[in-house]
Amino acid sequence: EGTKNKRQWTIDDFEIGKHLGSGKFGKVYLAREKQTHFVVVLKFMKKKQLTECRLEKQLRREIDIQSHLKHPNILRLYGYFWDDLRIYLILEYAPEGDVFSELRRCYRFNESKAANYISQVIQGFIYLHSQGVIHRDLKPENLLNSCGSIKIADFGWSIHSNSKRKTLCGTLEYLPPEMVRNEEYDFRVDYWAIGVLTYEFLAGDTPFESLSKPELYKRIDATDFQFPIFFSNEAQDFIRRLLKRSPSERMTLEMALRHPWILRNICDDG
Ligand SMILES: O=C(O)Cn1ncc2ncnc(NCCc3cnc(NC(=O)Nc4cccc(Cl)c4)s3)c21
Repeated sequence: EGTKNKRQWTIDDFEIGKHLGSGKFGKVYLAREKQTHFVVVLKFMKKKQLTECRLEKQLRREIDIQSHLKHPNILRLYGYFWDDLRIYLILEYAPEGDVFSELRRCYRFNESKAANYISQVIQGFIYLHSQGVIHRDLKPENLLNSCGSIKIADFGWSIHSNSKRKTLCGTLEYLPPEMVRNEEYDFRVDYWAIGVLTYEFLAGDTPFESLSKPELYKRIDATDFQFPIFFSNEAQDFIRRLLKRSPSERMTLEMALRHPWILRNICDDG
């Protein structure tokens, strides 16, 4: 069908509300579109900074991919616009904010909350993979909570790039062995990342936490991790089947959705 006549938005179309977050690449504000009173999040990014760090390509890729994705567990990118100083992203608002802050506030999630969140993340990834999208840099900083619905957002290099996470290695903790070894990788890096995410939700720390990058890489490559004693056997089995060194041995997302740990914890009132 013909391209929809997407109108050119300008900053004057919006009333700017409270400041939600900020970091290296930009500031995030609550905003309301003046005509419809539709509430959105506007991310302001300085063009100069993006060009200096040669991020235009990555931002364009994100916009091209994200603006076509429509799924309850993927944060909507409604559009974007620019003026001579800045580029603006028009994003879906997730009132409960990012899951990283939520996890740090309550230190770790109980098994039913973790399974509920992981089941939603898996549904989002099944959709992403069906759209040919991989490697979304999954970590709690890139998950937002909207009234209990988990939204995967590809933050690119923005406000969450280890601006909150205290560990030395920041975002490297989610890398799978094939990426640590700089080998070819495919969508099954996301299976590994879901294993790491599940462990972090239940333990409060990542499974390969290390004091140095070389040690982290060694532990990842050797899949050297232990479970805290309070992990249920089902949770351990679920994580073990995802944290397999060889991508082809990792259980698929469809199998993960049917794993006893998920089924046992999903109360059927959704
Ligand atoms: O907790 C918070 O973050 C604040 N907060 N609270 C509620 C809430 N609801 C929605 N969104 C929020 N924040 C914006 C989330 C983003 C989504 N997508 C992005 N993409 C991006 O930044 N791309 C990008 C930037 C710079 C360079 C490059 Cl290459 C790519 S940022 C919200």
